[in-house]
Amino acid sequence: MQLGLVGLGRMGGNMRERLRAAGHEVVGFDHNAELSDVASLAALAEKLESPRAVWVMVPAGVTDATIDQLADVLGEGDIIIDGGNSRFSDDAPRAERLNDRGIGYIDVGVSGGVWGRQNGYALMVGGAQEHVERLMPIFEALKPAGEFGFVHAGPVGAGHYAKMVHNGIEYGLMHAYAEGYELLAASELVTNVPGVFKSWREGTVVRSWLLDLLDRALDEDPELAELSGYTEDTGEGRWTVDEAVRLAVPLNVITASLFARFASRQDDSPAMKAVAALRQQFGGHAVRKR
Ligand SMILES: O=C(O)[C@H](O)[C@@H](O)[C@H](O)[C@H](O)COP(=O)(O)O
Repeated sequence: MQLGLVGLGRMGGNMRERLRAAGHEVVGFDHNAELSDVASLAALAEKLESPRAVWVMVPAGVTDATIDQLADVLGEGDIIIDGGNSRFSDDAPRAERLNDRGIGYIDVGVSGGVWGRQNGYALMVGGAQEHVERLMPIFEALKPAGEFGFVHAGPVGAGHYAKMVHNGIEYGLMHAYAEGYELLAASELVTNVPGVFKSWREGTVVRSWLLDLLDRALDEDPELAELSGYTEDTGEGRWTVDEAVRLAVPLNVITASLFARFASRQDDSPAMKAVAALRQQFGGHAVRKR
């Protein structure tokens, strides 16, 4: 089928390739003219037959502006799909705005990163049944080949909600492997830390794709000597914790792994300075000066 695709960066560009390889006709637009198939959103809309479907794959900060511009060149019966990492709470207002113009809306949490082109993208979909059914050929082409990797999770917003929780879990899993790595590296007994991770890839209870990727990273740099521990986040973990607070759900591991990222950005910890100062105040304990 035909699909418009807006945003042809690392994710969108690879998705275009996977869809084309499956026989779909993709018209892509990107502000980078070298990547783009057409010169503007209006040209993209013109190239597609009605009813049109246009997938938006842009960074979270510019999604609303992109969708609003797109809505100006689309019409009654068309569908917009947001496959970016949007906050789930943005979805319902968007769907309402588009619904006023007769345009349908689907939110999709997409997982798989730069490996998705070859392995397929796991898709977590939110939206009305009739809209989701129309897009099924596209979802079929993007998803992994096996039995799993696709869910229609619920109404508008449910796809991004599922992806948010997925990413919260991702934070926690990564952090557990990371803490294990640090302890093994600190130990006086284990002399082959990368070898331990490699051995765990088969047969163990903790084997997983993230473990495979950590093994890959350790193959490249066994002591991670080239890296700083400074770790960014793009919002999903914070939204997961926000939801946990709203619903009073105890998210101990995920919250700790989010906070560990914040700590990774500090040269020194103001909180620990206060602890050291207090120990000195009440107990006369020694402090280290800078
Ligand atoms: O499932 C995935 O493919 C990843 O989760 C992907 O979506 C992205 O790499 C994260 O959004 C990074 O999230 P942070 O920047 O918050 O770590």
